[in-house]
Amino acid sequence: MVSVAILGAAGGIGQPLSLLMKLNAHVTKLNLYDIVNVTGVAADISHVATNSEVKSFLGADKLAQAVTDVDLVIIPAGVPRKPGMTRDDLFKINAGIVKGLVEAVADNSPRAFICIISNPVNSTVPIAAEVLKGRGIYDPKRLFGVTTLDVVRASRFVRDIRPKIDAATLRIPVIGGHSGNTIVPLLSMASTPLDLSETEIAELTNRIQFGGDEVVKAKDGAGSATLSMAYAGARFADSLIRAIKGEKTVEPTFINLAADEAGAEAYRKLGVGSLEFFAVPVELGSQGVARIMPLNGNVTDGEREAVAVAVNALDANISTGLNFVRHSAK
Ligand SMILES: NC(=O)c1ccc[n+]([C@@H]2O[C@H](COP(=O)([O-])OP(=O)(O)OC[C@H]3O[C@@H](n4cnc5c(N)ncnc54)[C@H](O)[C@@H]3O)[C@@H](O)[C@H]2O)c1
Ligand SMILES: O=C(O)C[C@H](O)C(=O)O
Repeated sequence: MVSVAILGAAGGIGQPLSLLMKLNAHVTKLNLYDIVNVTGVAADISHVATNSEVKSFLGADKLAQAVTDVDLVIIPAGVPRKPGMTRDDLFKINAGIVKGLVEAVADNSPRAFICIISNPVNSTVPIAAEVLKGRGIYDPKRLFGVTTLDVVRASRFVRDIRPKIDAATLRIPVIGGHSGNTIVPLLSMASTPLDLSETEIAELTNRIQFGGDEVVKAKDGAGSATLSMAYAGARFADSLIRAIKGEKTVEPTFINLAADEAGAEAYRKLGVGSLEFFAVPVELGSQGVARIMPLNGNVTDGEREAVAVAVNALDANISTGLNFVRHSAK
């Protein structure tokens, strides 16, 4: 029995993500919330022949109900990029949206696991943390920035140059954050040794870091990744749900490293230093973060340099998020 709320369910990500969560056999209740169009989306999805109950919640006055008695909240609400924009350009609008939604979750389902998709993830996750801290209910083990799309892209892009690789099972840890050079794929630690040349590593790393731009450019003003993101979001949610149910699953995700300081140590030594939030491979368990997975081997000099670049940018992104809540609280 797992109750899930999706906030922003009528959007480009929200609709296919809602459908995929309707197909998840562990989900018993699916609350779909948006400020527009969600009534039709929920009616449509509710006809899919699985056992979960779908309910729609339209408009701000239904938000509290939508997030009452839920185990897991997934947040893809907010504006997407257009060509020429960075994810940080979305902060102005999405920061307030995420803050308001997490406040409602905190007040109505304080123990819910929260998965943030809304960009810029590097700042919206710190916003969520600060809101939860303000309510005195922050548990770093239960808040996740969804960076699974970077992991999905890494596997798929490797297959583009190594056609014998199975993209569905190849796992490449992607650490850091979720924008440009804060995304650090550890190609040297792929689940299958890849034997890549220096040029291939440089090209793949760049493609994984800027994969989002490929979609923004191709959509030409109509938004950013939605379908691959729904797939990635559903994959992360499924891993978390299976973990809640007692299985051990592993996913890289952007978390507060305080969730497992002992496990974070290896990453701190790698150059992450005292940074509060960072994407790391996490073993998920019934209480959320069970442990941060160790580095599986020695990182290369190039990967270490990429971490240093990511840490600088992340430091600023994290402060922007934390300060947004601290200043708006005054
Ligand atoms: N984490 C990732 O890897 C990743 C990947 C792709 C997109 N994104 C981000 O996800 C977000 C959504 O993208 P999209 O393509 O689905 O956008 P979209 O515009 O298609 O959908 C967003 C939805 O959010 C809703 N919304 C806006 N304000 C709301 C509020 N206060 N409460 C509830 N719902 C609200 C809108 O009505 C809309 O239905 C963007 O910020 C985008 O950058 C993140
Ligand atoms: O690129 C974007 O703005 C959306 C998302 O973060 C992505 O990586 O596709």
